[in-house]
Amino acid sequence: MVARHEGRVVFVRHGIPGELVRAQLTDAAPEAKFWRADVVEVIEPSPHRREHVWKAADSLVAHARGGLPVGGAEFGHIALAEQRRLKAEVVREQLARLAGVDEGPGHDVEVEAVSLLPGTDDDGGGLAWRTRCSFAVTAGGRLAMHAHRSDALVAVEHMPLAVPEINALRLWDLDLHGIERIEVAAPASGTAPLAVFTLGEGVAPSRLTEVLAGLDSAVSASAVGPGAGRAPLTVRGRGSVTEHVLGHHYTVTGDGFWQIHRRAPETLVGAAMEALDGVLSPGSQVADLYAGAGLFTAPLASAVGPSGHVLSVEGAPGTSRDARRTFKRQPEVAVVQGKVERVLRRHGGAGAFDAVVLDPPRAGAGREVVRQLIDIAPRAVAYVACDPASFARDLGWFKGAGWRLESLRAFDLYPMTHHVETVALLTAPR
Ligand SMILES: C[S@@+](CC[C@H](N)C(=O)[O-])C[C@H]1O[C@@H](n2cnc3c(N)ncnc32)[C@H](O)[C@@H]1O
Repeated sequence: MVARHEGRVVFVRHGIPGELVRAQLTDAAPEAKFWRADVVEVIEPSPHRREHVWKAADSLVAHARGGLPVGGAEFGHIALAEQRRLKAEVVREQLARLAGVDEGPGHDVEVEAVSLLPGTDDDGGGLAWRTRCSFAVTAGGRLAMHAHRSDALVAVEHMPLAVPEINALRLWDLDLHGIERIEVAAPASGTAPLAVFTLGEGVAPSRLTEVLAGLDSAVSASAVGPGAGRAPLTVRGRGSVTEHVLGHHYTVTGDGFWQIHRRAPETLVGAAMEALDGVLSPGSQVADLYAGAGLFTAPLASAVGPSGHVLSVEGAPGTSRDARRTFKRQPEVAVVQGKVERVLRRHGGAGAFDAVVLDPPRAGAGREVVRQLIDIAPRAVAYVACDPASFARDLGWFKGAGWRLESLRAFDLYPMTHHVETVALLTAPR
């Protein structure tokens, strides 16, 4: 939320537009262009205010106790329908301001709820959707998470945004001395999770054996860190999980990228493939840029068939290795590890692709990649974005070169947070 104080913009977390609140500055360097603050008291509440879904993330409770709320659920005090309305407003505003979209697709966007199970409309009230969680450990060896933009650690127990399989591990019951971080991946299929433990400086991998004694034996475990090497070392069970999406199977190692919401993979694949329907056909040449473990690569390969070709480009070596494993028996797929902008210089001459799936991180694709795609001139780009501002900026550049925004959908794949995911179809000028 945005407030102004003596002409300076103050970004205020844990408020709701229209409320009168008392806020405490959390980031307020005298010369800074803007400050940050947390709501610590609500004087005139919004009708959309509700009891926070997670006490550890409740700013009012945390500040009353002299502490900070954990990050990751900064919309947990807002009724779910209002969260979605606010996110739609943000998407519309960014598109208007940064891409000049003031009618048609994007302008009339609604943020769609995503159910927890296919074929139902039960969205779990915005809870129980995270299949990936990242935890820290307090100096006292307890499970913790970070406060927003802070080194401060807050001990946590039950994490209501996580799928039940993660909470069932009861990591908060473990003595975690010697461990620095834990990344947990719980496959959406409900099969046993994988936990990756980062060991502290000078801690022997044998310390993990003691920790694992308190963890369900079905759970796989890997170790990283000074005592265990940089690539995860499998200590128990498997070093990867298998994800199933619309008939495709993917291998994902514990530290590899995978979409977080349990139904994000099929939701995004469904929307991107629907957008590209009519553009893809057997024999098409396509690119999956910022491909991760190949979520979109697999359905693209099915659509273009053995006579077509999919270039799947991912920067992170471990995640790209996951993709290479998944597609090793598909000659129509080329998995290339490297920065998109560099790979396109080698593989992306004019007309190189009929269609592209573009799914960059929050910073967006950026000017260089957009310029390269404008030169390559595929018929269509399905742009999957997790940040409406960087997407709108990139869209502005495409539009400046005569491209059109044909469709845009937005999905609530991060309930209880301000994040929103969009899938847009852009087409090149003819
Ligand atoms: C939003 S994720 C999407 C991954 C995948 N499409 C999926 O949905 O599972 C963005 C991915 O881009 C990768 N990445 C970030 N910057 C990159 C760059 N400059 N070149 C190539 N990959 C990059 C990240 O490692 C990450 O896997």
